[in-house]
Amino acid sequence: MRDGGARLEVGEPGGDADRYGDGEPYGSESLVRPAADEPERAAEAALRPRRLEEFVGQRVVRDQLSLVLQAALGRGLAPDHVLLSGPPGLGKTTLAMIIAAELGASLRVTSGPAIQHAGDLAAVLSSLEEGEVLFIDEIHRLARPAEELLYVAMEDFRVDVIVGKGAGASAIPLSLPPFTVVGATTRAGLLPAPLRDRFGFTGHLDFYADDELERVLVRSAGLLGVPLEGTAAAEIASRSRGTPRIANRLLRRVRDWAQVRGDGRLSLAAARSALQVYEVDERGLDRLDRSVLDALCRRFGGGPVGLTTLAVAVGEEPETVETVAEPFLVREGLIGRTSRGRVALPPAWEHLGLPVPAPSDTLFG
Ligand SMILES: Nc1ncnc2c1ncn2[C@@H]1O[C@H](COP(=O)(O)OP(=O)(O)OP(=O)(O)O)[C@@H](O)[C@H]1O
Repeated sequence: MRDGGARLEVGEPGGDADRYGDGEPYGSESLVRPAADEPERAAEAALRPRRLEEFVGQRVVRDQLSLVLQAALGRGLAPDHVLLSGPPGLGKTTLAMIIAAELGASLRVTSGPAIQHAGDLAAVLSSLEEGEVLFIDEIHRLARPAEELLYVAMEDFRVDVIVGKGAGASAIPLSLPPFTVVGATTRAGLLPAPLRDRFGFTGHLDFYADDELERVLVRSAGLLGVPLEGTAAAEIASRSRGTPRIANRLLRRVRDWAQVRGDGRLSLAAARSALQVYEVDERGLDRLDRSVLDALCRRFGGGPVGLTTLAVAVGEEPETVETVAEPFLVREGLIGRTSRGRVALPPAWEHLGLPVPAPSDTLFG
């Protein structure tokens, strides 16, 4: 097999500033969103674990994946297709790169929004070499015709190339060498069953515990060559919303603060001062989270309110509110999702320093 280096084909995941094709680039002011610009992506890439043994946490998925990969290597065949699901920043892209590295295969990278037409995907598939890993980020955003082409390619290692137009068009089957698709999605529920069923292994990544994030931070501080004190690592971890991407990002901001306003040491005091500057509170909520809570409580009396209305109220895309802010707010017990919309739960009012309304005034009672 080849060198294991990543080869980029149809754009890096996150390579387009407008990641979701909705005309709304992720704001660079937020510390919790996917990397929006080149320096940020480069900073992230520098901290990525390269091998499974360096990948912190997610013990169950790591063990299962390790079996899948070892078995495939033992048989000398490409492993089953792998689907990785979970909120942003938990390591799906990192795992895709690790899968290729562990297999000694090269990696092709694309994403659902980057594939506008089935023909785009056919071109990528027909250029795959034996054993390559094709990473499709945001696979739930593939257009329907591309999805259908992908089922067949994944199952039968074949693409049908359409020649001609209209009544005279004919499909010429083109067989493909064995390869492995690694799909990543923040919304596994949106994947149509036929596509989901083509994946032989599905790993769901969960939020990380604070002690796991501390390990991520210690590793990253080592790579960055900065002196991170244990108490500061614990403080940053506790504000990182269970997400390594956020932990690494906060670490870099604390490093900036320590360099410019401190004595270079990443102490507890430096961590607290830096995170105050960046408006990340003790619970790890940032400005977007607090706007969502604020809108829910102050403007909509605690809800229920629909996602779209809530998103308009905070000046964001519904998808951003749903995938970036909500999973954490729900997990923290600050908001709830009901069939009639989002509701603020008592801790949300408390967090904003507002009196908790009597149960009869809201729907959460
Ligand atoms: N288990 C882990 N151990 C150490 N670092 C990690 C781990 N998981 C993620 N990271 C770090 O977090 C950052 C974000 O990870 P990654 O890009 O893989 O997330 P993702 O789930 O693909 O996010 P998205 O869905 O937004 O693409 C990377 O820089 C990586 O270094």
